[in-house]
Amino acid sequence: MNGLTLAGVTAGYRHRPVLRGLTCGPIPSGCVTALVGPNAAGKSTLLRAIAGLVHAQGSIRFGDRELIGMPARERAHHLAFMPQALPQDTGLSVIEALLGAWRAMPDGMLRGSEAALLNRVGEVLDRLRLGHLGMAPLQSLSGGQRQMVALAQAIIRDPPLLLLDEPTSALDLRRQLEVMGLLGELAREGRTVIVVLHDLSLAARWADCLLVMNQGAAHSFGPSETVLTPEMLDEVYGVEARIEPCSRGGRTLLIDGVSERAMPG
Ligand SMILES: Nc1ncnc2c1ncn2[C@@H]1O[C@H](COP(=O)(O)OP(=O)(O)OP(=O)(O)O)[C@@H](O)[C@H]1O
Repeated sequence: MNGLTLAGVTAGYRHRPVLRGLTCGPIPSGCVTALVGPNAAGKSTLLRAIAGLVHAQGSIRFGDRELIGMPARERAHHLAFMPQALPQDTGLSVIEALLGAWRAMPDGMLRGSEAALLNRVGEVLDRLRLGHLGMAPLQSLSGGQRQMVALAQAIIRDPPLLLLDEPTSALDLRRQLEVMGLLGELAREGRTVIVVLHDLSLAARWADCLLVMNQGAAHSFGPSETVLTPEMLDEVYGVEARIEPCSRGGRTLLIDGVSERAMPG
């Protein structure tokens, strides 16, 4: 079982503890888990802690392996992390940026011929409907197109654990649906997919599980139907909302307004 289990995880930055003994899981493989919560709740910090980009204590187990203390080279076999920041303006083409993402990985992962590698790049570009942009310089792309390239960079190595920080924030409506559909497919193929989302309607419609974070801790975790409730939205976000069925199954969120609850600044 390739689920992810977090036990007593603390992490943060110099002089600023963010995660305070966070415990959650197992976050199952084969599912899309949306990581949600207010600004500064610690969502990105949690993904960075799992990815080994900030120092963490406690236990982060993926399957039967402990990730804390695992050398970066070995950890790269297990996971890929897509940060919020979009790929920098460089003269690289989209194809070169994808090859670069692959080549930045530890030597042991550079298996296969150049032709096989280019084949894999083509496969990922097609899966993301980016084939027509392969030769385009990154700097000529729109924000949404660049976000799609960042997603392609994350999935190209096909690791079993995908950590994606707001991968739909710059995308148009159709692209958002396509990306969430793709994440669902990647999960059904056996991967563990954890995706930070601010759009709770998208989370309600597409995520199998929700992990709600608040002030550096796990507020709630479980199937989206049980976790996404008007009570949680009031308590964590300070909004009054209703959750309604949507036309093709799943549920969507209707926000009525801010609630009377006083929220921390
Ligand atoms: N590099 C950093 N150095 C110092 N503090 C940081 C750094 N990155 C984030 N923080 C702080 O850590 C806390 C949690 O930030 P984080 O980015 O994890 O929250 P988040 O839930 O992802 O927020 P958002 O929804 O706004 O993206 C915030 O108080 C933030 O100011």
